[in-house]
Amino acid sequence: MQLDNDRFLRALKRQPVDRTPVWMMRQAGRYLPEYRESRKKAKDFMALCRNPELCCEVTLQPLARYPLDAAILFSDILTIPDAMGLGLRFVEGEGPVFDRPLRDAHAIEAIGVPDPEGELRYVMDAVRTIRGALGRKLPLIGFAGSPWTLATYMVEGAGGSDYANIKRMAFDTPEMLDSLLAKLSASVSLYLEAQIAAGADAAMVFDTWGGVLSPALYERFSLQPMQRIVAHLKRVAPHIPVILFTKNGGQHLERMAATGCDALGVDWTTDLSVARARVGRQVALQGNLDPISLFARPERIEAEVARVLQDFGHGPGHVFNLGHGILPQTPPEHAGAMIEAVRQLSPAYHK
Ligand SMILES: Cc1c2[nH]c(c1CCC(=O)O)Cc1[nH]c(c(CCC(=O)O)c1C)Cc1[nH]c(c(CCC(=O)O)c1C)Cc1[nH]c(c(C)c1CCC(=O)O)C2
Repeated sequence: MQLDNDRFLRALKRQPVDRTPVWMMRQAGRYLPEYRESRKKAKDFMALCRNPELCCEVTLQPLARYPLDAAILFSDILTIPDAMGLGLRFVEGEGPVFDRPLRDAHAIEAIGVPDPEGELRYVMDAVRTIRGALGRKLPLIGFAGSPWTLATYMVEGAGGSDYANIKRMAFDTPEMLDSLLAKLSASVSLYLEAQIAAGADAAMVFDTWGGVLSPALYERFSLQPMQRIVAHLKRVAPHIPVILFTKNGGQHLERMAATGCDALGVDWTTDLSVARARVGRQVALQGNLDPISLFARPERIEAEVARVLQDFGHGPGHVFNLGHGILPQTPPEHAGAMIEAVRQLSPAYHK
């Protein structure tokens, strides 16, 4: 589909653009009062995710406020483990909790690959509803968690841990973890393929916890499963750009780029100039303002935007973003100041 604003898709393919495209991870969320209002209409967070009309309403909220260059599906990475029957709950102040975490071979064997148009149809219905509402205006990003990140939640059962259960599985019974990750790779591959069929224009894999692994364990348990997803998507939807984001994954950028993905998400602990020197001939880069910088006063935010743009430097292949999700305490006007600064300052880098 030809889009009115295709800056984001062009930048992901490292094609020339008039200015740097910008969107924010978690752009639809708790920092927006209108989100908090919509959230009250649903019983809880998962009920919101299961309601395609409310998902669409919430997806469009940041686009009504700011001149963003992409929409992202409103959903969560934990829809897949939920569909696998682990009993997901979001506990106030504690984050996600699973009633039935996976701790043994028996539990892992019992896990199936969910049908994206079956148990997860509500997500595809949300994509179709949002696509219909967006029309040809803007690209829509589909997403999933990386197999390693999903496995972390599924084995630990709750956040705030030191990953002792899943890391012990990696050391003690690595074949067991391989078999769980194989099921998750297959599930994520089919899930993203279905989001693309339903109308997503790009796919992003969130590997939030890959950065807690040693390089050898990262290779086997985080990167290889993501590699299988990229290979699947490149086979079934070769024109759809794929973004891989390992939080704290700066040291793995070369190996991530070698998966054949189109772009890498970079957090603020790696400079974009350094990342570009290492992988810039193969992939685009997305990032990398520290979300906490949005707590500073607008003049400081503008200076930080200028620094990030200058650090990436001239030429195509940059998608401006935060280095991680926007925080709930962020003043919405400060997010606006960041987006405006990208619009004002970036054309100088595309002459
Ligand atoms: C680790 C992770 C999760 N979910 C996600 C990740 C990976 C992202 C990353 O690395 O930043 C991904 C995610 N979660 C959400 C989106 C929506 C799309 C977007 O606007 O970017 C995306 C892309 C909505 C959400 N997902 C969640 C919210 C807040 C829920 C609410 O309204 O209470 C939103 C807007 C809930 C969620 N879901 C998850 C957590 C840890 C939480 C917070 C729990 C809490 O603080 O109580 C799991």
